[in-house]
Amino acid sequence: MHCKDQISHKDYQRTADWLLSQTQHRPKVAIICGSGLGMLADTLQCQDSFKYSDIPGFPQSTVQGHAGKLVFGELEGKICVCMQGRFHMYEGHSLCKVTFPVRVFKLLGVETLIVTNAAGAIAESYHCGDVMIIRDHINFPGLAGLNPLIGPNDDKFGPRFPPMSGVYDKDLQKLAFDICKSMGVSQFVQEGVYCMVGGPNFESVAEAKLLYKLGVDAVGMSTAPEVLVASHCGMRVFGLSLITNKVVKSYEGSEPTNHEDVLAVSKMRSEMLQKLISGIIIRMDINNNKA
Ligand SMILES: O=P(O)(O)O[C@H]1O[C@H](CO)[C@@H](O)[C@H]1O
Ligand code: HPA
Repeated sequence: MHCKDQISHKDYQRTADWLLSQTQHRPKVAIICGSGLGMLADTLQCQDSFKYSDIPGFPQSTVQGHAGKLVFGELEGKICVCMQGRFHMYEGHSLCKVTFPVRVFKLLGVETLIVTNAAGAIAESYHCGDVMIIRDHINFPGLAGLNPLIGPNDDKFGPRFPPMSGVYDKDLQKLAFDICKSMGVSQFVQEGVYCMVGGPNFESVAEAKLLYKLGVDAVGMSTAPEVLVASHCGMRVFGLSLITNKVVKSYEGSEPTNHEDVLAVSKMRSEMLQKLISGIIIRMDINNNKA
């Protein structure tokens, strides 16, 4: 299926030019914050912040826990831009709208994308409050033909047939592990496969059992489209899932999942995630990375 919103290179450029005219910051790193994780932006110094509703061409956030602000700022000399709130397919946005900011970031000069999300645990060994470093993903909507790259390819961004093996940067994964170790939080850290489903409903028991059999470790309703588009245009990608709930895999006696619990766990772990992500951004140079 072709993306229902036609977005041209000029549209992305127009938004990028507007932002460049409104802030002196020239970010190399972009962070997309998951449900309840928007406080990551608070770490940035010398902030310039814009409501999505004031940015030409930007979609609007409608989900509780997604503030709808784009924050530019500095972290020990590293210039960043942070999305406090992302866009989801289940809100009714087309996938090119969901991923619109990523291409705008590319035109701003961003080289590294960090994505965070709230996700449900499929893996038996995961607990609420664990942090999963994303090693790979399964893009369920993509496998069924819902993909932001469908339609005429814009060669200025990337190739028609982009590879998706090795999309999550290994050096940044290792750096994240090292930082967790030095923070003394290794016991909460997992590494695994994130699966995107369409939402907005949480999984049925049979769906949860299916995901388990497929080797999924954590499930959510976001992230894969942004990662696809970032990788297509040559960005380095790092992703973290905060495990906010155990997905119900049994018909006997489990509490159903709800968004309020998701937000409560996000709040509980927000400080740790803030420290981890700022540590990654600050130490990128030490590891001879690009940003
Ligand atoms: O993926 P993020 O935006 O973190 O949010 C997750 O939390 C919401 C469900 O509680 C869904 O939007 C799901 O995708
Ligand atoms: O259990 C879940 N399923 C899908 N998306 C989610 N986002 C947070 N938790 C979940």
